[in-house]
Amino acid sequence: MSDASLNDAAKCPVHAPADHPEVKPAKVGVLLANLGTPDSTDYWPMRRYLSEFLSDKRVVDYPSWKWQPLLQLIILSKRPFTSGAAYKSIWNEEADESPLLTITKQQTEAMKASLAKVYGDDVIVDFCMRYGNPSTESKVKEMIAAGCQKILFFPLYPHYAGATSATANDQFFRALMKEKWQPIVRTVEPYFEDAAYIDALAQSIEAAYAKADKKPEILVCSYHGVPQRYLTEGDPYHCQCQKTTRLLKERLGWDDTQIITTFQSKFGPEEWLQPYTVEEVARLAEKGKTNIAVCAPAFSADCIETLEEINEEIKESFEHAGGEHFTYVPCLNNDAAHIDALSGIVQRNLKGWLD
Ligand SMILES: C=CC1=C(C)c2cc3[nH]c(cc4nc(cc5[nH]c(cc1n2)c(C)c5CCC(=O)O)C(CCC(=O)O)=C4C)c(C)c3C=C
Ligand SMILES: [Fe+2]
Ligand SMILES: [Fe+2]
Repeated sequence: MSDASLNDAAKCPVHAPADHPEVKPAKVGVLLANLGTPDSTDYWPMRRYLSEFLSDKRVVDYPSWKWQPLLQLIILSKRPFTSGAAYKSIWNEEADESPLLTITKQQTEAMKASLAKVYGDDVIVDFCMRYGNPSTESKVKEMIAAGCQKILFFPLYPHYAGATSATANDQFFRALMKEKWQPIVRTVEPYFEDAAYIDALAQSIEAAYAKADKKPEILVCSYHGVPQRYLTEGDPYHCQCQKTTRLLKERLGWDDTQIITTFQSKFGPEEWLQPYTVEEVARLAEKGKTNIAVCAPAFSADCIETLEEINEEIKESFEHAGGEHFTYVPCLNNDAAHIDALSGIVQRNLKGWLD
């Protein structure tokens, strides 16, 4: 590690008092971040998680005096039950945790192995969540205690959205506000057009098509939605999603009849980005496209929104409208090509810190 001077400073025999806190050998931290997930499917853990999530002004931007009574008194009296039942249908019973947590742990282990090959033990890799556990603050504290004088913070969202990347970064900076010795930090840019990410997506689609009994007629790229208003107020999420679909189409050598962009998970009465996946798959079936595939490029890991919403609710909407074959293309999760892409992005962002 090139930062020997930082280690030496703490050992200075002239200035260091006898009770000087121990300073560990300097390391670089790579902190992966995802959204977060409930600790269990019961009412109170579900309510705690949803309350933290839906009270975040980056997610729902209504004034608190208007939103909090509606959220606390109406929405959170019912939604923990309905969402809890949805989580139950996909829960990882063996580990007693949600799939998002299981997959994030697997990705972290794979990233540790990949980065250790390049940097040895100069780098510490871990993950945190924006909402719930393990919290961003606890992981920042752990990294600092382990000697990380520099931290690269990586929100695992390919596309920037205020509701995801920005709020993850906000929480990271909030955690840093509490530190006496604040580490040097960098945040990773969105990677919606990264060639290795696009290639990993394309490979996963080719593999799903090769496995399907009958080749799907069209691929629906279903992205998590946000209110339409966020786009007109300056959030680039919509444009980044459109670009991922275009790059994917070009990489696959397809035309516009073979791939489309839709948005899912609408919440509340406002208009969200359109077309809505749940309606579009029904329209496709009604127009005679009875064999379709759906992928979810905005999610780095399978979760409630893919395993339950796409592969149960959206599939049902398609079949109800006359659809026959529905292929869900899983998220990239801990596919080797995905880990290589993420590792490449980290290595680019560590330049100048570790070479
Ligand atoms: C209410 C507004 C919401 C906005 C805006 C929103 C944006 C957004 N979310 C993701 C990724 C994920 N969302 C997940 C769950 C989830 N999302 C919302 C609401 C909004 N999301 C809710 C209420 C929930 C909880 C589940 C439910 O009750 O429906 C998840 C999955 C978490 C898990 O544990 O599996 C992810 C991931 C993105 C990418 C995004 C905007 C770009
Ligand atoms: Fe969401
Ligand atoms: Fe756009």
